[in-house]
Amino acid sequence: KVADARSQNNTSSERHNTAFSLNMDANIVVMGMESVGKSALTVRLLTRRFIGEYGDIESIYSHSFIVDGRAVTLNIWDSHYFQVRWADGFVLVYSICDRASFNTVSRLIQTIKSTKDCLSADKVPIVIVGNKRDLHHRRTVTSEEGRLLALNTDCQFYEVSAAENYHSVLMVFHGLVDRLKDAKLTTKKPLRLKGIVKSMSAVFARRRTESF
Ligand SMILES: Nc1nc2c(ncn2[C@@H]2O[C@H](COP(=O)(O)OP(=O)(O)OP(=O)(O)O)[C@@H](O)[C@H]2O)c(=O)[nH]1
Repeated sequence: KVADARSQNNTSSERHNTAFSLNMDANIVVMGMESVGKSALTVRLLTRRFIGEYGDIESIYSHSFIVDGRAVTLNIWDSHYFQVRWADGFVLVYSICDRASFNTVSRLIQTIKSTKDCLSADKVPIVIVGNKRDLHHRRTVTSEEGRLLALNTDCQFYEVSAAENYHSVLMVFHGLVDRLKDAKLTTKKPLRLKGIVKSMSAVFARRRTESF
């Protein structure tokens, strides 16, 4: 899934990026098994909307906001693929209705920690997200299991519903920013991915076209 909120308003976004460059600029990867809601979470953060179906395009978004008075720019890659070296922080998503997706998150944590510099492995900013909380009647992974995994791996944990709630999704990314603060990310890294970046509006345009 490819999209980039920056290209919706390049001029203002570039101005923002420059203004924010002395604050925090971090690369974030949203990873997890198929259909757990990675795009739903990302689009919810960016647009406050849940659009239901998200297609199958690789996605990179750039999003700026203020956390505790600090300007933060997150380059967010919603990805099927393993983007460990590019990333400063990780949002690992599973569905509370899908145990295999929970096991995948557990394995991803081990792989990320072993791939990142071993000196800082314990401090890699990782947030675990149990999504689809609204489907609690179909739950197969308990909240306690999520919390325990986070405790054992020194990660943060949230249960959310991208379908129902913007605020809890916002908390996920704020939680990650808290973790990133320790990493002192003040230097802006170039994305070098312009070739695959498209406008966020393309996601909605495609949906409109499909509905005719
Ligand atoms: N009920 C419910 N459905 C959700 C939620 N989040 C996502 N979905 C649905 O789950 C399906 C998959 O969502 P996506 O956001 O495309 O999942 P993804 O992880 O990006 O999927 P891939 O791109 O295939 O890896 C869609 O039908 C969404 O509408 C949620 O919080 N609750």
